[in-house]
Amino acid sequence: MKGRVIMKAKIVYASLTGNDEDIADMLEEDLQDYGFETDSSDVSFADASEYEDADLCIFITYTYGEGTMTDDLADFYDQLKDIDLNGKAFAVMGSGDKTYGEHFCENVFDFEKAFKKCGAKEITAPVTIENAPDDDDIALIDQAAKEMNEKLNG
Ligand SMILES: Cc1cc2nc3c(=O)[nH]c(=O)nc-3n(C[C@H](O)[C@H](O)[C@H](O)COP(=O)(O)O)c2cc1C
Repeated sequence: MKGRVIMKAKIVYASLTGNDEDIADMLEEDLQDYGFETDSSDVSFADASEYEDADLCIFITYTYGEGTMTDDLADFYDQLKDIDLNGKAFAVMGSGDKTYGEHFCENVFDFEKAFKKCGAKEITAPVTIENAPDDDDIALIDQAAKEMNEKLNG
């Protein structure tokens, strides 16, 4: 069998009540099934420079307080400003609550913009989920992983 390059996916997630951690776990499992080498960290213990070793950079986040970033998110957001992710793929996902109207999943979109500024190329559309992922949301996560696989390993 020809040696295939193993793609590395780095997942960073921000989760206080577990919804985004669940999303991160599901996506990580999917990517492992597709042969990615994965590494997943809670944002409080991660440094944005860890994306420099990855082919695929993933950020999964809550949104609290009408889009105002928690300290953990703001620190990571600032770190991203100093990182060059040219040549890498990125994807963002997250859980929010539609009762927050225009602020629904606002931090997901904040980070989408931040990754673009780092030079990374968006590989899948943002997946936004209402609170805990249900079966339809799980299908969206699976579909995103499938697209990531097709684009990077296909
Ligand atoms: C005080 C408070 C403020 C919130 N503000 C927002 C918000 O501005 N936008 C949003 O989409 N969701 C908001 N949410 C909903 C959470 O983002 C949502 O419950 C999410 O699933 C939490 O993710 P986690 O379980 O990973 O912490 C808020 C929830 C709480 C308790």
